[in-house]
Amino acid sequence: MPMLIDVQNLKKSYKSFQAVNDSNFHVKEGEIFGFLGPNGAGKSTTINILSTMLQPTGGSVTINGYDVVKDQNRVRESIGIIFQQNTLDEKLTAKENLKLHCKFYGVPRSKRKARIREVLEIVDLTDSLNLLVEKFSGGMQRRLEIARGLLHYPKVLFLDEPTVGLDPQTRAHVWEYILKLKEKENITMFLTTHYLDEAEISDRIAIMDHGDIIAIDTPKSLKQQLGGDIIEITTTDNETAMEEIDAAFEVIDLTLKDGVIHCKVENSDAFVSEFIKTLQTPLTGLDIRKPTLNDVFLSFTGREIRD
Ligand SMILES: Nc1ncnc2c1ncn2[C@@H]1O[C@H](COP(=O)(O)OP(=O)(O)OP(=O)(O)O)[C@@H](O)[C@H]1O
Repeated sequence: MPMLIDVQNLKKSYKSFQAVNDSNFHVKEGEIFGFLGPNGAGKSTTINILSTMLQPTGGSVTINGYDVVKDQNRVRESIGIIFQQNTLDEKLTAKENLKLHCKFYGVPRSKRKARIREVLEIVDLTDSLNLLVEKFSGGMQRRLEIARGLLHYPKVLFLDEPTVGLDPQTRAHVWEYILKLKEKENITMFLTTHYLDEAEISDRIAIMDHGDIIAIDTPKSLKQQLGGDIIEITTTDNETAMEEIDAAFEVIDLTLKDGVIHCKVENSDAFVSEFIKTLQTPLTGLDIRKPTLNDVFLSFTGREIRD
């Protein structure tokens, strides 16, 4: 499978501050690559370099085989970017917005009409061609942005928080279209999001912190690496219950958060049957779950993604 993004020993410093240390990763054709990290980790810096908006101070990056420093125009032709904030002109219709983008990207005049029809079909907005964007719902605007990002047939689509600010139903809808794109058009996607449930969609995830890539793998393997099961326990006296657990059981991790004891154990079946028999403090609730991406993120960075 060809490599669409190849990042080698990437470095970026702002004066004496090293924002990206020595990053290495690659993204294969057709992959959805999730790029996560706490605030200030160096994500925007990396994305800005990958999309030719910022010059690196060291290392090399190629997109679709083109160097982001030496071949900027070729790189720009190869990528589409869906920004967090709305960048559509609300006073124009969908068609006018798309036409403007065609001009901007040098889509030949003779091909514009067909391309516009094609991308609007992908995001189910064919009927809204002549509607003013200010009349669009939030979800429709996002979909139009995605359509616009596809007009010049990019090989890689950068999605920077594509569903931020949307209600859950609209978020789900936007994701349907993004997945459709992956299936039908085989577009490679580079995704940043603060919604870890959305990051699950990624084929692979990289976690960046303090300018370093600290983990990179499939969501499943990242969760498996954490190992164990998480038992969430509530009792009438959590402090005492924690002391009891600590004294009587081999646990991997034991924390109290928001009135719930989080107990990580190797094997929940063995633990729970023994735990229920042994605990003196009255139990009010017990829930067993597998590690989530939230747990992965917390374990690697020591922080919640929204801190
Ligand atoms: N132009 C700049 N000059 C100096 N420092 C900068 C500049 N841009 C970013 N930084 C610093 O580099 C580090 C990485 O910033 P960056 O914006 O890449 O992080 P991020 O992971 O995108 O964070 P967020 O999720 O908050 O957007 C931060 O400590 C930031 O303060």
